[in-house]
Amino acid sequence: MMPVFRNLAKTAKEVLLINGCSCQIPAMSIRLMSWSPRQVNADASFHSVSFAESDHPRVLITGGLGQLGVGLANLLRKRFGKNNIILSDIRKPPDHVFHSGPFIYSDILDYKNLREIVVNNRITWLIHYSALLSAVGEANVPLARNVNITGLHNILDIAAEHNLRLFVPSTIGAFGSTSPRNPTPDICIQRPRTIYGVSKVHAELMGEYYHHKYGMDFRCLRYPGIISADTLPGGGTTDYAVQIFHDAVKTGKFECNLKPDTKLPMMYIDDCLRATLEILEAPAEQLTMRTYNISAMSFTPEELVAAVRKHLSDLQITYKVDEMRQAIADSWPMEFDDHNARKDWAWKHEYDLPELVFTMLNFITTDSQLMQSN
Ligand SMILES: NC(=O)c1ccc[n+]([C@@H]2O[C@H](COP(=O)([O-])OP(=O)(O)OC[C@H]3O[C@@H](n4cnc5c(N)ncnc54)[C@H](O)[C@@H]3O)[C@@H](O)[C@H]2O)c1
Ligand SMILES: C[C@@H](O)[C@H](N)C(=O)O
Repeated sequence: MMPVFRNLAKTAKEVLLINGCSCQIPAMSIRLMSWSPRQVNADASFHSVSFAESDHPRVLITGGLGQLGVGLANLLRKRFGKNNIILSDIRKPPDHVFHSGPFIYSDILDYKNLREIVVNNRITWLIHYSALLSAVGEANVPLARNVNITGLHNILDIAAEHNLRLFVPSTIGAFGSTSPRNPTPDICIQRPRTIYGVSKVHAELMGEYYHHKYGMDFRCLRYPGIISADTLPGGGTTDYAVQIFHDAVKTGKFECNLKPDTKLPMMYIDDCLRATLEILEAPAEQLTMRTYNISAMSFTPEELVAAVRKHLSDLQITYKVDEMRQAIADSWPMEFDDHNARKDWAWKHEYDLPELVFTMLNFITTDSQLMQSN
């Protein structure tokens, strides 16, 4: 019998005994009980990894058409097989994504739809990428609250109900101006003033709560600003550090929306996705925490410009500060302390600033040359 139901059976039996009834609880009646984690019993205990050790996980990625999801699906498909990784979103996938492996419509605000997907596809791991990022979140707080908080509740309930291993990314944006910023440790005061940050602190705490109370296998990494060449960011404060490469190659000019000395933690996408796979595969006994900072580099716009100019010396920069993004950036970590990730599960970044700049320019230049020759 599954652990949840075993506990419910135990509790039901205890209730009946308290009421003076010593009759046996038939297993069938318990299995048929309509159970929802929304009414979870305090004794309930969840255990992850319902697949045999030799089997591959069956993975659902929500919000998979954003900056990070397609790359993660590609990485996981190489590791676990194409058909074991299902990408989902509420948007229409481009042809190359649709033809690269399973894709399904999934709105995280629709609990029944989520449950149907998890059941029909025998999902064992859930990677929850759907979110509104920091800048778009501030522009539409009700939607951000709905997607980032109500949506997360659906995800937690689905993961609990079906014993899933659950990965939810957090962010440097989960800290605020009262957090230590240089460096920011894993455990410190977290009082963000964006709906994005508030929803991510909520996700960290709810996931950890479900882990400690029910044994849910919740895993979480706080990502820095992620930089990728083939996918565009979805409306965050760190977006400038992606856009600069495209503009530098295509026009030789870039208008930056943050002040030249705004220092933020950043990471190349390959490191971010590898870290995600590594934490997902880490043996549970190695994890002394359930939410880890991960770090690779920190830089300011002027430092990034200097690194790009080593390859494109004519790059012209102007600054037109976006007050909202600047205020957010000024409250975020400058350096991220990730020593716990390095100690517990041997996290190690591969890309520093020169390597990042070389890789991004190489990718975008080759890409635009290919486009021109076609
Ligand atoms: N990209 C970064 O720099 C960064 C940094 C830190 C953390 N993260 C986190 O990583 C995750 C993925 O980030 P990303 O950059 O790919 O985000 P993104 O904004 O590019 O993509 C988010 C996706 O969520 C989808 N979505 C929105 N509402 C939905 C709904 N109701 N149901 C299902 N899907 C919905 C969108 O269609 C979009 O494709 C997010 O949780 C984000 O907070 C990203
Ligand atoms: C940092 C991260 O969470 C995202 N790129 C943002 O700026 O909102």
